[in-house]
Amino acid sequence: MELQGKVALVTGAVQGIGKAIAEILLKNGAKVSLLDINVPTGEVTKAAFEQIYGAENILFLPCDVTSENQLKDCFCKTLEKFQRLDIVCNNAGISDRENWEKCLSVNLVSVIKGTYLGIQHMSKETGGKGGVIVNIASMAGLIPFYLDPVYAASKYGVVGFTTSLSLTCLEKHGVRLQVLCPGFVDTPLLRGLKSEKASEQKEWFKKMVARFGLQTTSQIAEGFLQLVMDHTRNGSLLKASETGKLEYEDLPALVLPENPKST
Ligand SMILES: NC(=O)C1=CN([C@@H]2O[C@H](COP(=O)(O)OP(=O)(O)OC[C@H]3O[C@@H](n4cnc5c(N)ncnc54)[C@H](O)[C@@H]3O)[C@@H](O)[C@H]2O)C=CC1
Ligand SMILES: CCCCC/C=C\C=C\C(=O)C/C=C\C/C=C\CCCC(=O)O
Repeated sequence: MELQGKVALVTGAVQGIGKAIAEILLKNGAKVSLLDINVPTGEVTKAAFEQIYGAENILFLPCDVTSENQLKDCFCKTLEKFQRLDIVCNNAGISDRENWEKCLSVNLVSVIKGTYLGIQHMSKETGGKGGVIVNIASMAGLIPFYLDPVYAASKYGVVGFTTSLSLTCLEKHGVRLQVLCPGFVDTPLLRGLKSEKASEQKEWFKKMVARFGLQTTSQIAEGFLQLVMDHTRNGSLLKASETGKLEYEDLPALVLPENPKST
């Protein structure tokens, strides 16, 4: 997929992994809608991006992805400003062990809603041009994660939802669905955890980081770009490997009914 002139919507886009993804899209000539609940940081990121990539290519939309109305409204505003939509990245995510339902709501329910909205607006069945959706999961969606079982459940959910829907979505809507599973990435999310935790957990983190490596946001953004650009791939899962690089996980080939009816 050539990115020049394409339009992308990224959630959780004003810091960390989402910001790096937004930036790699802008660098490659796309226009980007940045959705985020954090308005002060959003204003700073927006201003910085505008200086480099031009205000006409950027839209910052304050948005709590757990509000279906706000999320819907952001898709509409993106289409109003840029007149098209080609790429969606459902990236916003949190860890919140005190409020596990919020964790599921942000990390899984909103990703599902963002995926359906992306399909709705890009579907060839309803006059769209097709496109690609990349959902951000985690290695904690592939390997049991004792520190936060609900976080892991949300990420296993993102992997299961995205790969399952990808089996029918491309043929029906012309929309590819991909999933990216980073390991440990140096972002405010991880830095907060490392600084707060008791020494036993710090030790565990150290061991796990030694095993999975500490990735940079730019490495994750490169992986994201690969998933977007390679139009031969659909339903791919790109994950952190023990070499520190990203690698594709081959999922078992599944047999589909002849005329799959699900969306
Ligand atoms: N940092 C890491 O080690 C890893 C992170 N991930 C995943 O990558 C994604 C991004 O994480 P990071 O960049 O590390 O986190 P981060 O905390 O640095 O950035 C997350 C962004 O999402 C936004 N956000 C949070 N709740 C939101 C809501 N309700 N509505 C809209 N925006 C909201 C935040 O304001 C923030 O800008 C998450 O889904 C996370 O689970 C996956 C694997 C590893
Ligand atoms: C042994 C398996 C490790 C697999 C997971 C590898 C990396 C995953 C990183 C993330 O997704 C983000 C990192 C941490 C945030 C999630 C939860 C930690 C909660 C810790 C706590 O509150 O005590």
